[in-house]
Amino acid sequence: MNMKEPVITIRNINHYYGKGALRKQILFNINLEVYAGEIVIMTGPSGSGKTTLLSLIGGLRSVQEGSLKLLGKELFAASQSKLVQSRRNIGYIFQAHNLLGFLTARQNVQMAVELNQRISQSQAIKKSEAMLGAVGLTERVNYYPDNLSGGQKQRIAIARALVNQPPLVLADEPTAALDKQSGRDVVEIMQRLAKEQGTAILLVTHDNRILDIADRIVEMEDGLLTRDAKNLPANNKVNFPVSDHH
Ligand SMILES: Nc1ncnc2c1ncn2[C@@H]1O[C@H](COP(=O)(O)OP(=O)(O)OP(=O)(O)O)[C@@H](O)[C@H]1O
Repeated sequence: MNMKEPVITIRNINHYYGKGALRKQILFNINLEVYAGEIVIMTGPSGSGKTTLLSLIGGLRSVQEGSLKLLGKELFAASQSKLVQSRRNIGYIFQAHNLLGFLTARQNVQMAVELNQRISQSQAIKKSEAMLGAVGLTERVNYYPDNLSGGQKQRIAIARALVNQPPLVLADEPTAALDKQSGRDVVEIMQRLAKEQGTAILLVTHDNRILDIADRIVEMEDGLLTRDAKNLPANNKVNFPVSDHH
């Protein structure tokens, strides 16, 4: 990949749900670029189309109109196997951590390593434990998710998403289920690891307490991207309007 080439390049994306008379346009002429190492936060009211856009970028849904390139590879009209391939470049973090309850913290992370890489089991274990260490869970590697707090579970999810050093992480409301302090810890860990690994992060959130970790903030409204702006440091920031209706 050309270093200057964005991780995500979106041109004139439209998207529709439903068929015939029920067909409804959800996304309107979306254009967006996200570069390596950049943290982009997407905000906007409920139903404005954020999750739909995230699922297109994640290769979880087919692109209907327009161009969407991930690492220079076109996803429009891509085959299912191309989409699956493309997903290997992405770490996913969801609102609910989606950990497997019958696996320990280490096994949850290890599974992601073994699905993605041909390495020996002992190396996979080492790698998983190192990653759990990086999110502050060295003492908890052998715990089951049920015995951990919400913030700790979300930190395992971060370790799992980042353990293969993907060029892109997609996060959908990662702090929604967390209290203020755990939410803060979780995004700061994401921010630190992203900067260390050069990972781009696209994070959808309603949580206006975490906006400051973004390099850029984009806003979605009624299926349109209505704002795409550099996030200024706190001391010369104009008040950014954030919808809190969810
Ligand atoms: N599978 C689907 N079939 C039909 N309509 C859908 C489908 N998924 C979402 N929609 C509709 O598309 C619109 C956009 O939904 P989307 O989930 O992308 O919004 P969102 O901004 O992520 O909302 P939220 O913040 O509540 O998660 C909504 O009006 C929703 O009802």
